[in-house]
Amino acid sequence: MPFPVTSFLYDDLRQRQQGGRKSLAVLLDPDNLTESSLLHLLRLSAQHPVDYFFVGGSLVLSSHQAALIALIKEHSSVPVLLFPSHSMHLEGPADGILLLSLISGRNPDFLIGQHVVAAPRLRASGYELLPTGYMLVDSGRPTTASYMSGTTPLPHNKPSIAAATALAGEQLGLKLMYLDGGSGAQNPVSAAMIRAVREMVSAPIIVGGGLNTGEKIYAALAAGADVVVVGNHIEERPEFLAEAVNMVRHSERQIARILAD
Ligand SMILES: CC(C)=CCC/C(C)=C/CC/C(C)=C/CC/C(C)=C/COP(=O)(O)OP(=O)(O)O
Ligand SMILES: O=P(O)(O)OC[C@@H](O)CO
Ligand SMILES: [Mg+2]
Repeated sequence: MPFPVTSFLYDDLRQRQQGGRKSLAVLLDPDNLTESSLLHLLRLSAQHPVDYFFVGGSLVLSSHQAALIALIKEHSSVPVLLFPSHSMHLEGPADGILLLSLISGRNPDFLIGQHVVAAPRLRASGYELLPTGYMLVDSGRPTTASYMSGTTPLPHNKPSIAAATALAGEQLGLKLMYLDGGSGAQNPVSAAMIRAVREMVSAPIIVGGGLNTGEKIYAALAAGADVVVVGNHIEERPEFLAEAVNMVRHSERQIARILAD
């Protein structure tokens, strides 16, 4: 028997979006974390509450993903979403999974192939499934995600192509859109592209890749992102977590003020 299907995480995201709330997701890569670095981040996030933990990486060679998620669950009530790059990475007591379909690419394995392999295990997992249109955007240099998926990212300066891609994804039933410059992106996704996607679809928009300053986080949120994702920069400088949380809360207030004027 499959577990009952719930939509708690998705409904909450929608409510946050409708209420003008913005969210910060911290991306945790199991290959770059130890138990003690994770505990340090969890202590920081108890002082500066983040909204989501995403867990994923391009290889996940280490075998402790499940143990790390269990550790998060022991110390925090922040929802944990798997952000898998492969159907082999479905491990641990997460709350949900970004079920990515790589709609910026034309590689059938990442559009539907991995999903076929994963489907029976996903049904038995109890994870809330969040079907997500995943769009890789050119960020100035090759990224792990475009290389590993064997796909060409969307051109950085073509917002209309990104918007049409997102619209097609929404028409196919995808519930979230994720614009990703890729891990450690040189240039984050442009405000113009985020705006174009925002105008085209009603789905919550996640933006990540190269968000390594408060200004870049603000720009993404002001352009229409609902969730910003920070990975590398918090891995390198865990204290950036506090600045990122403060910036998300500040942006939320600023954007609400601008919209009210
Ligand atoms: C259906 C299932 C369960 C899996 C398929 C998932 C799909 C379609 C993934 C899309 C393509 C892809 C390779 C996405 C990468 C997502 C990810 C975990 C990125 C984070 O890794 P990075 O941080 O970019 O790379 P490094 O770990 O090398 O830094
Ligand atoms: O590691 P960074 O550059 O913050 O990117 C996060 C995420 O969007 C990558 O898939
Ligand atoms: Mg990584």
